[in-house]
Amino acid sequence: MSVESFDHWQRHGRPLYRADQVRELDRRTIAAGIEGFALMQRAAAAAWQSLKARWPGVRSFSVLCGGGNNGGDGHVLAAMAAAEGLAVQRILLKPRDALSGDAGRAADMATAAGVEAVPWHSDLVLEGELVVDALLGTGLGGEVRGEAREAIEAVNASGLPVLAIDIPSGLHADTGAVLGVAVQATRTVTFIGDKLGLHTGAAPARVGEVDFRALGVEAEAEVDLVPAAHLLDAGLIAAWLPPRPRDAHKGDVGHALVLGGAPGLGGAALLAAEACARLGAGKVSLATAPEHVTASLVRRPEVMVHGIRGAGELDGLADRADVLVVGPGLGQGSWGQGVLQAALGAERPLVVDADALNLLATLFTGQRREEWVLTPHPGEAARLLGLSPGEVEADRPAAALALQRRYGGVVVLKGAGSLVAGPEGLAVCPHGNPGMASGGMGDALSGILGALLAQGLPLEAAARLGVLVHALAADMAVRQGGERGLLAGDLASCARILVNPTMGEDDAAATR
Ligand SMILES: NC(=O)C1=CN([C@@H]2O[C@H](COP(=O)(O)OP(=O)(O)OC[C@H]3O[C@@H](n4cnc5c(N)ncnc54)[C@H](OP(=O)(O)O)[C@@H]3O)[C@@H](O)[C@H]2O)[C@@H](O)CC1
Ligand SMILES: [K+]
Repeated sequence: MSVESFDHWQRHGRPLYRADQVRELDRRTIAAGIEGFALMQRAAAAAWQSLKARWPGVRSFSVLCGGGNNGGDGHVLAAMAAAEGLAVQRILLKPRDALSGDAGRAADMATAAGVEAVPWHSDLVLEGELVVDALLGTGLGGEVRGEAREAIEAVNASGLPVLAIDIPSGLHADTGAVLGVAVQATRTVTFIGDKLGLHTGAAPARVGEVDFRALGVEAEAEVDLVPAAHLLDAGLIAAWLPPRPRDAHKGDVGHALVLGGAPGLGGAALLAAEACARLGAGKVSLATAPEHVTASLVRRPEVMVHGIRGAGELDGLADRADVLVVGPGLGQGSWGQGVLQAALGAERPLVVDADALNLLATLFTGQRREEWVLTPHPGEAARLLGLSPGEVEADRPAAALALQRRYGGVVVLKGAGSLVAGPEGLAVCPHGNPGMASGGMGDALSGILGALLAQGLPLEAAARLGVLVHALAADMAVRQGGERGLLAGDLASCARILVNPTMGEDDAAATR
């Protein structure tokens, strides 16, 4: 990897493509002189290596082959495994004479290697220690039909580990949505271009480990396609957060003001303020309802807490801050409405979350600005777009991009495979875990984003980095104590370790 591409990787992460773009890469590669069947053999060889790396010592497996080139990969893999003495049960969704082109040639190769073929039928028992899913790849069109559906259900019912070829069958390669039914994979080996649909929506729960194999195509096809997205990479942290100069002053690293905690809703704003302080903002202020002041000061004396009965008591606070975080515990009543109005009037970058988003969808409609980060979960995103949450989840990348087009700035669409949409395009977070399905996680994220903006990161970099650090912090906290019972308040100390990447492991352990 050249220095230039290493730098690109660190800043942007691995490129992700849609199915049509991967087909274009295939086409260019073939046009450049690598035959389609040679590419299929590379894919199968990579899959076979992946299988052996994940399941060393395996002696037998079944492979389900669909009627297209995804099935073709399966036939060639079966031939390779048989040549090394494995017992392979090769199951055909379509008879040999219905196969054409490379898929037909691949099926003949497996037959010539002595791998028997059995036609799919619903009483078939899948044999061997694991299943290879070569039913449907990037050629899937629409809801899964007919026997493919039955076969996918049989794979999932088998209880065997599954290696999915290119993409778990039934998963949409662009959106990560399940088209009726999808294979539950243990590992997915994916070729030529990593796919956006392997990393968001239902995908994180379906794909298992993703093993990306470029098959040497990147260089050969001279990739100049604009990727559909980039996968957020932990290298971003060191790239954007170098060690501070020895003479740093708190005035250099920003002042964030958290606006939230309407009467009766104190915790969320405090969680945001705490995360903001832990992520390195020089100063953190919290403007909250007076009833929350004492508790906030007891918990976090470093935060400057201001009790306000309404926006009229903000008293120039917003003007003294570099960035405002508005929404955690805001409520949608008169307190929250007044505070949001004041925030929208401030000429400061904003992080907008929770009830502030609901108010944007109802009372404060038509707002658009470039200097804000909106952080909706799918329900809030649906309200902001006038869609149902199901419609948002059916195509999360499209929803994130639509929100960014409509509202400007940068949009973080939360949920498994969080997406960041901004002027630079889409980024996807491959980290995080189900322990994050608990109250307050979004508040911690908004505080993290506020801290990064306060420290002077550009809006989109702050959003990408904040989402990454939030998810990695949750993963670190889970390694310490498990998923169930993970609290939003557990994230801040882990996130602190992550944003000090020069800290040695020993130092990090000592702080736990
Ligand atoms: N040279 C290359 O390009 C390389 C490609 N490579 C590999 O090829 C894969 C792409 O292959 P592809 O384009 O042939 O499509 P593929 O995923 O096999 O699907 C087509 C089959 O699915 C079926 N089917 C479709 N929709 C359906 C539905 N809703 N419900 C049910 N069935 C449905 C469709 O049936 P039909 O509609 O024809 O009846 C047909 O049988 C790619 O993912 C990678 O693995 C690698 O080898 C590297 C080189
Ligand atoms: K597949």
